[in-house]
Amino acid sequence: IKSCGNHSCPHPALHPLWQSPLTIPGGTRQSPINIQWRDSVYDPFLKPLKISYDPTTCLHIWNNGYSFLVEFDDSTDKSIIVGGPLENQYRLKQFHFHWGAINDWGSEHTVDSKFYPAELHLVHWNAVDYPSFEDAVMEGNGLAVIGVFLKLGARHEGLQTLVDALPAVRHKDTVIEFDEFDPSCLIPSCPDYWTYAGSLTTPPLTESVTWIIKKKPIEVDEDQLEAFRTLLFTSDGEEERRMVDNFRPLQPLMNRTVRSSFQ
Ligand SMILES: N/C(=N\S(N)(=O)=O)N1CCCC1
Ligand SMILES: [Zn+2]
Repeated sequence: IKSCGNHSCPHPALHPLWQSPLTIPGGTRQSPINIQWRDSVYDPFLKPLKISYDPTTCLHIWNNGYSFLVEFDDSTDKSIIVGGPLENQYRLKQFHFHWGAINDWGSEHTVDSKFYPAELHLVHWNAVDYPSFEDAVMEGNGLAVIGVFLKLGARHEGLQTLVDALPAVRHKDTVIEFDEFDPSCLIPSCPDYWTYAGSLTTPPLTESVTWIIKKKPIEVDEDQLEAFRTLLFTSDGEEERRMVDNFRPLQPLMNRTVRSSFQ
């Protein structure tokens, strides 16, 4: 963790703005966590993750006051993931990001205590066992979230489509139609991932998530990260607060093992 070396600039983990409680009483599988590479255990029985998204299920992009998210029509099994650590298939519901005010931090998970400047979450739910997303959110095997780290590098053409739409959702509770987007363009082709049992990182913080964290980051450029930072936590007409550092502090690993799909 990089200290800013300047006490008047507290580390975002101490940032008063982060509304959700720092810890959940009685929580034993909270997220995010630090992934200590050498403590992760290779599991040869883990399958490759199969991702099949239908771009026509893409509905809209909106600013919910925590992040910006792209939501999908999850009334059919058109956009699903299967395999990996999962017992059955899970339907894509939405994806969103977490990022920092500066490139030194921003991701929710860390790898060997290293922060990335941002992290993508693709949220899926178990429509085989549960009738709705809201029900699945309350169940131990209800959700599966793919985490992808973003690192500073080359411009990402697929992400640019999203970035171009951000000015239209600058304020909280603004939404625009967004269609024909296939989010698999945001997922690295390298099949390697870590997986562990965790939780949502924003309210309701329920312990319902099978996390699948891709080992390889995607590259985005400075302008694209800066575009994220032009968004606002606040609604139109309110005093502007820039949407940055929207990540939850690291949570204790407790009695959990992180498995890897690779040696
Ligand atoms: N916290 C969440 N996702 S995350 N950050 O844990 O992936 N969500 C809250 C409700 C829907 C998804
Ligand atoms: Zn998230």
